[in-house]
Amino acid sequence: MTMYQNLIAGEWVGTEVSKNINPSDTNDVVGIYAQGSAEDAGQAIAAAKAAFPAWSRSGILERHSILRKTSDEILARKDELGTLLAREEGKILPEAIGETIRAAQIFDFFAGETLRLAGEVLPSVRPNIGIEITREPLGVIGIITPWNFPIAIPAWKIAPALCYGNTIVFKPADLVPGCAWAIVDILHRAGLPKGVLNLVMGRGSVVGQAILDSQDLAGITFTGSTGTGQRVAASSLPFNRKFQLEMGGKNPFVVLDDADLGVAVEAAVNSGFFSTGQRCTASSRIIVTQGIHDKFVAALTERLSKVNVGNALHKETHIGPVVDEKQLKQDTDYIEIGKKEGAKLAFGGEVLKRDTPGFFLQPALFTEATNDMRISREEIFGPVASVIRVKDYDEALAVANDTPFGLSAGIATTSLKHATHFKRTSEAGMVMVNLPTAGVDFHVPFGGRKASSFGSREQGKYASEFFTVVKTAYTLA
Ligand SMILES: NC(=O)C1=CN([C@@H]2O[C@H](COP(=O)(O)OP(=O)(O)OC[C@H]3O[C@@H](n4cnc5c(N)ncnc54)[C@H](OP(=O)(O)O)[C@@H]3O)[C@@H](O)[C@H]2O)C=CC1
Ligand SMILES: O=C(O)CCC(=O)C(=O)O
Repeated sequence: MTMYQNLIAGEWVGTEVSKNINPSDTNDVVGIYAQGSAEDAGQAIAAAKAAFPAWSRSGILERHSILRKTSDEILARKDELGTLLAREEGKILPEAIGETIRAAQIFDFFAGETLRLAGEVLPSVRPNIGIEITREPLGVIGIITPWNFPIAIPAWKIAPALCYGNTIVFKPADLVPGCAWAIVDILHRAGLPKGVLNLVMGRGSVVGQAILDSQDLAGITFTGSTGTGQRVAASSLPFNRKFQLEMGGKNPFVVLDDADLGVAVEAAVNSGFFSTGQRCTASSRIIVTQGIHDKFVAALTERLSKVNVGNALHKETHIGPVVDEKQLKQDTDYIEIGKKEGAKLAFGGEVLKRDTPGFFLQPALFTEATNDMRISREEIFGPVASVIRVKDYDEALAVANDTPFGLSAGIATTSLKHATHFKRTSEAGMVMVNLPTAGVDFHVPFGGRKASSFGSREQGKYASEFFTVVKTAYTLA
């Protein structure tokens, strides 16, 4: 079997390896990937530092061409890369191909942004002085990504970092090195100079920690758990290092009495259970007003009974496996916690057997949940959601906002008044009306409030906030 190595200073290196296992079929080895060490991370950082002066001054056409070529190749290989993604992460094939297309679109967007770099020229308040405001690249960026979006999240961090002239040390999640390796290989062949993008696959406690401990990074952009995010923050402060964190969610989806039932049920199923609930934008708190509550629960349960859980590559599958055994245990532990807390398990929650050995879990729906239960306050990150019954819109809004997190929030309603009020008063970074809480566009800002996010927004032109630093220059005429 081919061994996929790390890319350090333009060379493929590495001898320590680990197996990438398919969660739909644990007999299927997706590939053999290098396991980097702390020394590898150090060499990668040194290579990125050495490459920074030239890359930060590189021409915008060179950057544009590399990002465009990368987008074109990802798009041309969308079925192959989507299949790799589905095999290593367990997302069903249409979702995996969709995520691959999204990665291509992100590279295309930032290829365009290279040609739109601009500054400002302002008069001074003093006579005969001109002022120029420009954005400069930050330096070496550490990119640490999670397993749940193995191609889109690396794309939305790598593409802007390169677009704005930074160099990179990239550590993908250990569970999903395949897509990470593939996009680094594409970028390398597209013509990136040596050392501009370095890939160090390996464990978070080893490679990730070495990145956190380095004084040579100008910034770290991270997506993953709250605990690791806090380590990124704590490690950055002593070095005065910029950091950007995208962490958990406990996103509310409100269903009002006047909602279109079909729209509400489809959005709730998508938000709570598609992608196996493994999205930080997933909704695991479905807050339903009393007039529609029973009808909604009956329709949602009926809809869930038609959902097929199985191998991510099979055509008839709607929901693939949980990513690994550890995450499956976390999900089933929370199902037990929910039962003990007094919520009613209205549907599912069984670990399922399929014709291949994998981590299959039937979607679990709790009813009679309250917002103070642990299943309503802590991120589960699996196909587990709870219905919380409320009196009216005002109570729904209060419950929706009563959470330590603030990533996304949704509402199903036909009332313009309530939709408008919810958009204005929701304490979330992204608000959806009659749409699932998950599934976002690639060209607009992504991020949340409270414990969900820290720092400036990712994606779209807002990404320049993190990946650049502003300079104000005064010239005597
Ligand atoms: N908001 C989101 O998008 C995500 C949230 N989560 C939440 O986090 C929980 C745990 O998932 P998990 O994958 O373990 O999340 P982590 O936060 O542990 O992993 C995210 C990334 O950080 C790396 N990492 C881990 N430890 C360190 C460290 N000490 N220093 C630097 N980097 C480190 C990981 O490496 P490695 O993979 O090698 O451990 C991975 O690349 C999930 O159950 C879910 O609740 C998880 C993924 C995404
Ligand atoms: O909802 C989406 O499409 C993006 C979700 C995401 O980025 C995440 O779960 O990390």
